[in-house]
Amino acid sequence: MRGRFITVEGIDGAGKSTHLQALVDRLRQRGATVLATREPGGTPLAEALRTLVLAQPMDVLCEALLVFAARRDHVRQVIEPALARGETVVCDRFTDASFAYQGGGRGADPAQLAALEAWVHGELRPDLTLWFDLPADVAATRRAAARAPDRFERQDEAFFGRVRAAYAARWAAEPQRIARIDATPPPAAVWTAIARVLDERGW
Ligand SMILES: Nc1ncnc2c1ncn2[C@@H]1O[C@H](COP(=O)(O)OP(=O)(O)OP(=O)(O)O)[C@@H](O)[C@H]1O
Ligand SMILES: Cc1cn([C@H]2C[C@H](O)[C@@H](COP(=O)(O)O)O2)c(=O)[nH]c1=O
Repeated sequence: MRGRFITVEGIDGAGKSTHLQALVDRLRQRGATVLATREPGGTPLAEALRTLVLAQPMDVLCEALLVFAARRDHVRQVIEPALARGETVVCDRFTDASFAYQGGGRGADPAQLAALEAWVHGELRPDLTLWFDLPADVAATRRAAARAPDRFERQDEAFFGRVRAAYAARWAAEPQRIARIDATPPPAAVWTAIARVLDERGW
C-alpha cells in the first residue's frame, strides 16, 4: 500500500522544527516507517541548491526555478520511492512554501508556479499539511532570540505578513488537506493541537 505524505509549513520561526521530532516519534509509535526530510533539500543536489537559494541574491523567477529543480530531484530520488515502499514521508516544507514565499512574499505569478508544480510533480500532493500559523511580529521575536538569519529570515515583517496571508489563502482553499495549527501558545499546547489532528485521522 502506498504510504502517507505529510508536510509541515509556516513562516520562519513559527515552530515547525520544535515539533518535528515529536511528530515523527508519534507516527513511529503507531507503527509507521517514517522518512523525515526537508525542502529545499533532501538529496545532495537539492541540498546544494538550498545553499544557493538561502544565500545568493537572485530574482524571484530564478528562485522559483531553483526550488522546483531541487524539488524535482527530491521527489524522484526520495519522496516517490519511499511512498511506493509504503513509508510515511514527513517533509519540512513542500510546494505550499513556493506559493507562500515566491508567490505571496515575492510576487511570483501563481499561474507560473502552478505550471511548475504540474511539470515537476504532476498529481503528487501531501495527504496532510500542518500549517503552523503565527503572526509575523511574534515569529520575528522568536527568530531573533534563536539564531542568525538567512536570506529569507532577513526579510521585513511586511514580507512575512504576505507569506502568512498566502498560507491562509491556501488553507481556505483546501481545508481538508491543510490543518491550521495555532502556533501562538506554549509548545505543549501546540503539540496538543497537532496530536488532535492526528487523532482525528486515526494516525
Ligand atoms: N510555542 C512556542 N512558544 C514560544 N517559543 C517557541 C514556540 N515554538 C518554538 N519556539 C521557539 O521559537 C524559535 C523558532 O522555532 P523553530 O526553530 O521551531 O521554528 P521553525 O518554524 O522551524 O523556523 P524555520 O522555518 O525558520 O526553521 C525557537 O527558539 C523555539 O524554541
Ligand atoms: C521549500 C521552500 C522554502 N523556501 C524558503 C522558506 C525558508 O525561509 C527557507 C527554508 O528554511 P527552513 O529553515 O528549512 O524552513 O526556504 C522558499 O522560499 N520556497 C520553497 O519552495
